[in-house]
Amino acid sequence: MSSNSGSTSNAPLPHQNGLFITGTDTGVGKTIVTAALAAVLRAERPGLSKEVGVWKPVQSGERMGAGRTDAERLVQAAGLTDAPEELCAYTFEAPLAPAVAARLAGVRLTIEAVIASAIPLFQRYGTMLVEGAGGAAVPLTEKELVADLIVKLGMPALIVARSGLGTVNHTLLTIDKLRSMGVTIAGVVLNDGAATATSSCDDPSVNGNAALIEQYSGIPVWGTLPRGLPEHSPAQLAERTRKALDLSALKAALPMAPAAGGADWS
Ligand SMILES: Nc1ncnc2c1ncn2[C@@H]1O[C@H](COP(=O)(O)OP(=O)(O)OP(=O)(O)O)[C@@H](O)[C@H]1O
Ligand SMILES: C[C@H](N)[C@@H](CCCCCC(=O)O)NC(=O)O
Ligand SMILES: [Mg+2]
Repeated sequence: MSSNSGSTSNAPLPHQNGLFITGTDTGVGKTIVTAALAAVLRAERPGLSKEVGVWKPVQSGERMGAGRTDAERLVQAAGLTDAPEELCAYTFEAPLAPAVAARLAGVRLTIEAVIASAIPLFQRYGTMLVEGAGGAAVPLTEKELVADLIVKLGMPALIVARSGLGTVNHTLLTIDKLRSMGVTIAGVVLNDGAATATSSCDDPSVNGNAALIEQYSGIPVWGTLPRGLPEHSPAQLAERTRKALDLSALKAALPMAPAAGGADWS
């Protein structure tokens, strides 16, 4: 899919740029990071706001309609015009791994069907940001993990991780798992606002975790997102993300085609 990954895609999707946002765990902030990156990319190219799309292959834990599913949050926080059902064709209410939530709902998920559900989105957009469910080794179907979907899509991965104590181990293990499967890793984003984050005032590790992850993995840490990010304003979310993260690696991972006026990344 992406020319930036070493993997060979065998997915029946149009060839294009893409980034798969995975994490060290559920609740680490993948949705807010995915929305934030989409908001940044779309703000950089306002004339081509349709160029960057978002896909959540399978979501679990909420019912569509009350604004709490990831697809609904992504639409609002990134300022998308798609219907949430277009962003995610598979929604299961049980707060469980997708494979288990689907089984409970009597649905037999296959990775081929999941990928096929994204064909309209991939035809509509030139660049896709894809948010996984939970961490990379979460069961997606009866046979495959989320990491198998990343491999099939052939996209580079971004790892979202907590900023506090414990994140070095979780992040290095996630990097090892993805590398062992041949996935190219574009970077790591640390998040100080993750649901189970410790207070950064009481946690001296937050000052050194990014450097440790870079030292032991060689993967760039783009920065640390602060807590309190807004999910209701794509413009504010984009501005605060630009201030917090070094987005040069994002731009390298997702080279944008020049706009009609000749403008490329600013
Ligand atoms: N930096 C932040 N600022 C404000 N709220 C945040 C931030 N990071 C995470 N949150 C909140 O923490 C909760 C968990 O984050 P989020 O839903 O993005 O995690 P996730 O990794 O996407 O989880 P899942 O595996 O369910 O997809 C959400 O309520 C989210 O709004
Ligand atoms: C229910 C959660 N919110 C999430 C699935 C997390 C599964 C975690 C399984 C595990 O690691 O043990 N669903 C989702 O991202 O749509
Ligand atoms: Mg999420």
